[in-house]
Parts: sequence; C-alpha cells; structure tokens
Amino acid sequence: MTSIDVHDLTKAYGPRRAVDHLTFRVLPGRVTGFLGPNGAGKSTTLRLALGLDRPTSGTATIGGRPYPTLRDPLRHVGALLDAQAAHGSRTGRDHLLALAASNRIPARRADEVLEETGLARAARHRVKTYSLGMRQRLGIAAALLGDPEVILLDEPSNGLDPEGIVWIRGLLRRLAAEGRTVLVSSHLMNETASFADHLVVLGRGRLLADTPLRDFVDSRVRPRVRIRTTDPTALVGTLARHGHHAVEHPDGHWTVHHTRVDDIGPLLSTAGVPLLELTTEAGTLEEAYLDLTAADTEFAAPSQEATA
Ligand SMILES: Nc1ncnc2c1ncn2[C@@H]1O[C@H](COP(=O)(O)OP(=O)(O)OP(=O)(O)O)[C@@H](O)[C@H]1O
Repeated sequence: MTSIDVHDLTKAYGPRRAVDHLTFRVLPGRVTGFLGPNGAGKSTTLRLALGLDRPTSGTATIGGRPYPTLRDPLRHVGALLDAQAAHGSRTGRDHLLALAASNRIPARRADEVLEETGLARAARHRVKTYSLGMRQRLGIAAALLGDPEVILLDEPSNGLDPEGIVWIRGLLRRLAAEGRTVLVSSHLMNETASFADHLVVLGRGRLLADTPLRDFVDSRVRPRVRIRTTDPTALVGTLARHGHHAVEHPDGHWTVHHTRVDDIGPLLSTAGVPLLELTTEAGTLEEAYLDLTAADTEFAAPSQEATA
C-alpha cells in the first residue's frame, strides 16, 4: 500500500514561504481531509506532491518515490486540481481516451469512469458545453481513470449539485474502504466531516494539526446539553444549585455548556423537572476548525472587540 510522505517541505516564492518546513504522512485506507484558511499552502503542497512545482527544500513522495519518477503516473496517482483543465473542443470521452493512451491505460477504462461519474450520456459532448458540475465530474473521472492507489482531490464538491455531493461522499468512503490513500482539500466543514476519518490542517504553510477527525473535534469543542422544559424556573433553579448555568435561546430551548446528559440528567430527574428534550450536542468540525485557525487566518475579519 502507498502513502504520501511530506518531509520538511518548504516552498518559497521570493521572501514568502507558501509551505514552511512541513512534515506529515497520508496513510492508506482512510480519507484524509486537507484543511486550512485561504493561502495556507494546500494547493502548493498538492502541486509539489504531483511534481508540478519544485520544492525549495524537503521532499514530497508517493510510495517513497517522487511523482516525476513514476512510470505511467496516472496508474499510481489520480488527481483533481483544476476542473477547467480539460480542452473545451474535445469531447469528455476523447479527453479521457487521450489521457488513457498516454499512460498505457486500457481504453475501456474511459467508458467505465464516465459511467461511474454519471457522465455516460454526455460522454460524446464537447467539454465546453459542460456545466461546472459536469467538468468537476470529468476531472474526477480523469483522477479515477488509472485505478490509482493514491487519489488527491482539491475541492471535489465544487459546483456539484446536492445529488452530486451525496455521490462524492459515497465515492470517497468507498475508495478508502478499498484501501486507497485519499487526500481531499475542502473549505466545506460539514462536507469534510461527512467523509473524512483524519485531518491535516495547515496555517501559513505550517502544520497546525494531524489527527483523527473525532479527536480533533473532541479536544477543541466541549460538549453541551440541549434542554426543553415546561418549567424553566425549576430547570434554572435546579441547575444553579448544582453549579450549572443554563442559557436560554429565542425558540425556548436551553443550553448548558461543558456538560453531558449523563451528568445533569439524574439531577433534573431527581428534582422532578418536567423535560420535553434532553440531548448532548457534540461539537462540530466547523467549531473546532475555527477555534484552531482563528489566530492563523491571514485574511480574518477584524474581531468585534477589536473594532468596537
Ligand atoms: N506561483 C506563485 N507565485 C507566488 N506566490 C504564490 C504562488 N502560488 C501560491 N503562492 C502563494 O502561496 C501561498 C499559499 O497559496 P496556496 O494556493 O497554496 O494556498 P491554499 O491553501 O491552497 O489557499 P486556498 O484555500 O485559497 O486555495 C499564498 O500566499 C499564495 O499567494
């Protein structure tokens, strides 16, 4: 099985380091979400891993080898960086056939991936007639063409309709379950949470986190309990007696932070507080991500306090 190994990788553009002594490993059998604010260095890292740019120092290898040394690279690594890359005057099928021929991939794979990406009916239409979502599907078809062990996708959900987003989620999960190495960059936190097992997070070219998704969220966002009751006075009083503070929301539900149902459920039950709802709300990836990157976002809006 094949991992992506980024070791002490640096890429400088003039005095500025787009990637700065970056080290991480992407392992097979799971989907790794690749996150970071605008300009954090994700695309640069992907370009370096694919040999599209030369590092200033350090290495990025696939299965222990630099991408440019791979023979028939599409049979080892499939990538989607720019969905606009296909030539507009070619048909989708011809685009894939040309890629297949240059990498000694059987021509039947073109039809298989067109089918798999839902493009079979548009296969003989020119790419310039494709919608953004169809171009995205064609880019994903090209990435899958060589049945590669390693798949790198930059914002694969871009332009996809809701059905397409559900489809890509299932596809990524399946590719990982087949033992492939799958690295997916995205700005969509809900999306990433729905398909990633592991996260690599960059900020200003440096590694901010390399951790399982669940650990990332649990370590940054404390759980809270959501409550609805017909007797708010009893609720607030009981909680206060045990040192908990309940926050009321406009729709009438209450939140108690930094606690779980197991902790306060018995207290409320013993006190006879009538409950309509009592649930633990887990933290979201978006909350955890914003917590981590708040200090690292180059283009962050000024905070309310700073401008007040
Ligand atoms: N060819 C280039 N010449 C000069 N600077 C560049 C070049 N490519 C990227 N950069 C700079 O490197 C930094 C990292 O850019 P990169 O595109 O890798 O970030 P990213 O994490 O992919 O951002 P986004 O989420 O906005 O796509 C940015 O400051 C960018 O301006």
